[in-house]
Formats: sequence, structure tokens, C-alpha cells
Amino acid sequence: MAPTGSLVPDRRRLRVGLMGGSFNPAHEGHRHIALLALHRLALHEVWWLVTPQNPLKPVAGMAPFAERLAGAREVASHSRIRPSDLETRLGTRFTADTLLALRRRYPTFRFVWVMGADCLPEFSRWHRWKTIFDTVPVAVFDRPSYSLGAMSSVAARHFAKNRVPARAAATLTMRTPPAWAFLHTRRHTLSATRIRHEAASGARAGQRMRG
Ligand SMILES: Nc1ncnc2c1ncn2[C@@H]1O[C@H](COP(=O)(O)OP(=O)(O)OP(=O)(O)O)[C@@H](O)[C@H]1O
Ligand SMILES: O=C(O)c1ccc[n+]([C@@H]2O[C@H](COP(=O)([O-])O)[C@@H](O)[C@H]2O)c1
Repeated sequence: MAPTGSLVPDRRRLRVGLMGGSFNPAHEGHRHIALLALHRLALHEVWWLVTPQNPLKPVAGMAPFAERLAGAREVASHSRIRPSDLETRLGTRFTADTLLALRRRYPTFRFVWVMGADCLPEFSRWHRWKTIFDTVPVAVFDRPSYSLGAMSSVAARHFAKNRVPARAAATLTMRTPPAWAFLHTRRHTLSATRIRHEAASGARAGQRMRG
């Protein structure tokens, strides 16, 4: 059940970054951290887990799943970045459940959860958030304006003792969880929120021109 097109046999000790997201829509910021993750975490692949619905985000304004997945496939355009509908196929909605299911399904793979710094401040609101840290190592990538909030967050403080230095990030997939790193990297300013706002104001301007 690996992402469509995966030719890698299940038995290999594949090092895989799992990057969950709404991808509403996918953009260069996603690609930016996926490429950094491949390099800095010494991964074979990054799987973009396009979520059927983020449990903490409103349903209103969420583009249809098929549209978000198609957009992710277009933006990824890299043989080692694999957009996937795994959560839909597994029937999981919460990250903790997805990770446990993936670990069961691919017992020989080395997974690491990859996310941007904006996720850390709200992480303690995620369903069974401590289980996530206990299931796979976690890599957090810098994102403009979120670094300070991320490091003072409930999750960062709770797992402070389990943090490994960024220079050791390439060893994360080999570590027994909980283990996590914060990577101060080149940052990318783009967000899906901005793209949606720009699309909406473009549409309004078009309406004014026509009216
Ligand atoms: N510019 C970026 N820099 C770092 N991480 C990013 C960036 N854009 C997205 N991410 C990360 O990618 C994952 C999926 O993000 P998501 O699909 O929600 O995009 P988003 O731009 O944050 O969307 P929205 O603005 O709608 O919240 C998250 O872990 C998020 O932190
Ligand atoms: O499991 C949860 O409770 C949970 C709460 C919020 C977000 N997530 C996951 O976090 C990932 C990033 O979500 P998003 O919408 O910020 O791109 C995506 O895989 C979501 O399913 C998961």
C-alpha cells in the first residue's frame, strides 16, 4: 500500500519522512521542506500524506480531496517526494492512528514525522499527541515567524530532554522514540492561506472589472 508508483520492495530498510498536510493547495513551501528533509535527515523518500480532513481545521473552505491530491502531485515533481492518499486508504484521520497503522504495515521501514514549526505550538491539541512522539522520531523545520512560539510550546517543553541537536538530525530515523530535532534552515514564506487569499482577492477584482 505504499504511495502509488512506489517500486521499492517492502522489505528494504527504507528511511521515509512522513509529511502530513491539508495541501489546500500544495505549494513551494511544502516542496522546500520536503527537499530539506531528504537532505538533512538522509532519507530515501518523503511521503506527503494528504489528509482527508485535518481534525482541527474547518471543513468549509477545504477543497475536495482529489483536487488537493492532484495539486500535490503536480507541485512535488520529484521522484523521491511521493504525494499519497494513504490516510484515505487506511481509514485514519488522526496522525497518531496513521503512524501506528504505518508502523504495523511497514515494520522494517524507518519513519520520521516531518512538519513545519507552525505545527509545534498547537501540537498539544492533537489527538494523543504524546503517542505521536512515542511512535516515531520527529523533525521540525523552521518557518517564518513561528520559531519562538514553537520552542516555548507545551510539546517542546514536555519533550525537552528528548531533543537532539540539529547537527545529529541525519541520525533521527535510527533513534528510538521519543527523539526530535528542530532544524534552523533557510526559510520559505509561502503558505496555503496566502494563496487562498490572493486567489479570492483576484476573483473579487475580476468581478469588479466585469461589473
Ligand atoms: N513555508 C513553509 N515552511 C515550512 N513548513 C511549511 C511551509 N508550508 C507548509 N509547511 C508545512 O507543511 C505541512 C503541511 O502544511 P499545510 O498543508 O497546512 O500548508 P500551510 O501553508 O501551512 O496551510 P494553511 O496556510 O492553510 O494552514 C505542515 O507541516 C506545515 O508546517
Ligand atoms: O491527529 C490530530 O489530532 C491532528 C490535528 C491537527 C493536524 N493533524 C495533522 O497534521 C498535518 C498537518 O496539517 P495541516 O492541515 O496543518 O497541513 C496533517 O497530516 C493533519 O492530519 C493531526
